[in-house]
Amino acid sequence: MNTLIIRGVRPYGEGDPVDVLVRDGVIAEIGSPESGDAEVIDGDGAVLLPGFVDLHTHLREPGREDTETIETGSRAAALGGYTAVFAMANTDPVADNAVVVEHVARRGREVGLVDVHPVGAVTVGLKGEKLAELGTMAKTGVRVFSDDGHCVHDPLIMRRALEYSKALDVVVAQHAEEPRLTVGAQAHEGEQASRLGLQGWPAAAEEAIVARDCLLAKQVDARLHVCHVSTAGTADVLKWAKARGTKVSAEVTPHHLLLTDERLETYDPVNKVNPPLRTSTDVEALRQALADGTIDCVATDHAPHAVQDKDCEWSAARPGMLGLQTALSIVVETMVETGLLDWRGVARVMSERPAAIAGLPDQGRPIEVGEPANLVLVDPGARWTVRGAELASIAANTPFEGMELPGRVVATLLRGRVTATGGRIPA
Ligand SMILES: NC(=O)N[C@@H](CC(=O)O)C(=O)O
Ligand SMILES: [Zn+2]
Ligand SMILES: [Zn+2]
Repeated sequence: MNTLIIRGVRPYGEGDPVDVLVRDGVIAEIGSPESGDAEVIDGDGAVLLPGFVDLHTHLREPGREDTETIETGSRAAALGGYTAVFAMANTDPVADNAVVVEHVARRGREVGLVDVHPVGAVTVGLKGEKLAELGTMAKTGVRVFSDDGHCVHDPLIMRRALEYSKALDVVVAQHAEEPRLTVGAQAHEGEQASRLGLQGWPAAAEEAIVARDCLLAKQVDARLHVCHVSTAGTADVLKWAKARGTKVSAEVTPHHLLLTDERLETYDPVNKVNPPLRTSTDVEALRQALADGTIDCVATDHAPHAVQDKDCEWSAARPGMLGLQTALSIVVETMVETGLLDWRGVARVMSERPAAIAGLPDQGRPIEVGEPANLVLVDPGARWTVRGAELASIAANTPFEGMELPGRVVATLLRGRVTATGGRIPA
């Protein structure tokens, strides 16, 4: 029998510190259990939360193992407090068939640091032309389908995908970007883009697709998930759609909760991302929408890129930024320290809601006796300085380089096994 005791932690940051006994991967006792010969983790008053679940991670394997592998991405995830991640399908080859998704799942299990759930592509080769074999992939256990990186822009194909997803009891996650409105787009369409001479990416290109997809999802009574919401207008559309009973959920990234297009001043492509960084009005609306549940959860859109794809002129650089190891701290900075969320709220947006959206039965569970010990310990008082080179990812493209951020992951447990502690992966 494998037992472990976490001493002096505060579940959801509430009440006096308690000890938590974990036996065989399950929470066995909460209070002041006998430790016996159990392995001890000193909680030191840390906040205890359910392990985080990321609905939107790019692990780059297969195809771009020079920037991230399932192993290095899993390490970053564990260090960031995650116990489950969804690996996006825009790999090379694309995860649009059972062979690729099964490879990703198997490799994730071999590494064993975080539950790696492959996302299946909606269309063959992410081309938006022909539906992929959703049923075959669903049979292997795929729960989420997405062409992320590309929008499923053809309304008929999107409608068919939603119909199939309903029959298969899976969810389609849409990268909402009307392609005709974003030809050559480089930055949020607005004053800053004009000043810098960058082609604009209008808010309406996102909002129009979200509105359309909400209408389609309502019509066919399917679930829809909206990736990386970036505008105040999208939050309005979601509020309207939810009020009329649409089964829609949505995520926001940490970077869209903190950064604005003012960062583009330097033309440093580390700030280039899709959808682009928007305005402070959008940032404020996204924070409010996350706090009031209009936006369900935080997802990282962790997007590693090689130096040569980032340290180049703006228009040639690839969009995307790292996120797994900084997500919690950005949420603490933007949502907890501003009083918009308490720790229960953090558990909701980083663990419970994403687990429910993806239909994971053993993640995002309450911290109670008999529940699986997928847990994260957070030191709310700690501050640390982000250094891309020190992150576990192979790539180092963090926009938070040099920033001092609040909140640190002290330890992560996956089914009672320590997958990260003190900023390290146990040997
Ligand atoms: N977010 C990004 O800017 N890039 C993502 C694709 C995506 O999420 O659309 C990537 O794969 O690099
Ligand atoms: Zn995307
Ligand atoms: Zn993405």
